[in-house]
Amino acid sequence: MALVDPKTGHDGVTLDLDDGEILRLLEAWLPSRRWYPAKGVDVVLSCTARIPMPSDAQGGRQPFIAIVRARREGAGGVDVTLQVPLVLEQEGADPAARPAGPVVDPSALVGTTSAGRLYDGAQHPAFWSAWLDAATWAEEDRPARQPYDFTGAHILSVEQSNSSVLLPRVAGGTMLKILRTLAPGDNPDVVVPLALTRAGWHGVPTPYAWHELTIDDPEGSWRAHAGVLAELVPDATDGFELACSLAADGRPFNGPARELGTQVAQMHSALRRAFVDEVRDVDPAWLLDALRRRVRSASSASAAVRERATEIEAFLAHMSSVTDDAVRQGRPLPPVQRIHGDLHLGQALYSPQTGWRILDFEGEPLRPLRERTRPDLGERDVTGMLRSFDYAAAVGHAGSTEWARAARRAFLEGYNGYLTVPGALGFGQRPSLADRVLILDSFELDKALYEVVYEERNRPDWTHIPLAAIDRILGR
Ligand SMILES: Nc1ncnc2c1ncn2[C@@H]1O[C@H](COP(=O)(O)OP(=O)(O)O)[C@@H](O)[C@H]1O
Ligand SMILES: O=P(O)(O)O[C@H]1O[C@H](CO)[C@@H](O[C@H]2O[C@H](CO)[C@@H](O)[C@H](O)[C@H]2O)[C@H](O)[C@H]1O
Repeated sequence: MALVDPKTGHDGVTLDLDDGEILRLLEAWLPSRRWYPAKGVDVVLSCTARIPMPSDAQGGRQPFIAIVRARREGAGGVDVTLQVPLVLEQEGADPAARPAGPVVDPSALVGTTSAGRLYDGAQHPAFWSAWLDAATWAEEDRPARQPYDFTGAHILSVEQSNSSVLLPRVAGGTMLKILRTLAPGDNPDVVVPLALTRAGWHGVPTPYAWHELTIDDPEGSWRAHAGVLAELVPDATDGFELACSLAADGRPFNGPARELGTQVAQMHSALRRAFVDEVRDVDPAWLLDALRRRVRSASSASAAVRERATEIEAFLAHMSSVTDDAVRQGRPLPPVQRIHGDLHLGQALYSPQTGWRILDFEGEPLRPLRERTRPDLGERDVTGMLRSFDYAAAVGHAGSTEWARAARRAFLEGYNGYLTVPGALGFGQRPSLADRVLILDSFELDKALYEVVYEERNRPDWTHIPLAAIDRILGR
């Protein structure tokens, strides 16, 4: 396969490597990646497309993207399309012709092929450099062309569903996020922060550039956002780390939780302005349908959820009768709107200079992309954050249930306090207190069901954390 540089149109390096050889290496390598979404599932992998990246001045290093489909049919089936950036270093690659920055870490080696060594592109300067060349830039932020300065650059080793690369010397300090699961169309992680900053809300890191792919595979030709480069939040601490360390020291998280509550309310207000066409009234029965769908998918994936089927059914029946009452008595739900969709403490960064910044608008990575951007109640995000206080108390060994309860109260005070600022939000009518408690409970159950499946696949030792919440909500 001869690769053609998409930017310059001239012939690139010939990649004398067939898909079978790449796949054999990926089959062994992918399941050990933190971001691989089909861990523990016996899937069939296929390489559906290969996309060349600009390869000027890489001295025998050819960056490209393998599009890999992971499929398994039937109950608990999986069908995901993954972005796997790779770099093929041919024998005799010129050591001098590489961007300034780190030497490629040996852990980045995916394997050795007949055409040379194959590296994880997310950990390779030749891919970073190609990405920056291929990206679309928002304004005139584009840094000088190659060679880029990759001093201090490295991939983050945090628990995450995508891959993030810290580039301290690119465009004044940036974070490159390589999206791992691709779906046709716009990705909310690109378009939402762009819309928010354009609407004048700066509670997100400013996006500078993004990368879009056109994929020609057996399904046809489709386009997808594949990555985004954003401003680096200075001296940032992840909200989850901060909360866990305070819990471990027996110190409260109430002050930061209150400020975070206010920031989340402001985010909802800005999302409403930025996506005003999505604000609409919904039938309250929709709430129940959404929870039933979650119960079905979590039950099919998890035996622990199936064990609690009787109590879950009783909760659904109770919810159904309260919803009927609300409808009969004319107590409507507030309108739905664009929300974050997977808000938790790990999506909030605290910086002494800038306060809280909110990240990662991709929604829940285990759901199909088209479902993740569905308008919803702001309470969905509120509950996501409440779940996180539970996690932080468990992981930080807070020692008492009061730590999480106090953090929850403070967060809600911050959130609700902002809702009362006259005219600040245009949030319209909020649910009555009793309805709100029910909404929060049912959303918390919904989220904890999601978490059980997520933990069983990714961190089985932590499954007890959401299970305890489910049991609390069900009164088990
Ligand atoms: N702009 C940024 N500035 C500083 N750190 C960031 C930035 N963006 C992401 N991070 C760090 O990277 C982590 C993962 O980013 P995130 O967007 O949540 O990825 P994922 O979707 O894979 O979870 C965050 O928890 C944070 O620690
Ligand atoms: O950040 P991601 O989009 O990758 O979100 C996924 O991974 C999260 C874990 O990093 C997971 O969050 C769960 O664990 C957190 C602690 O690590 C906790 O604070 C959250 O409350 C809990 O939901 C998230 O659910 C998943 O979608």
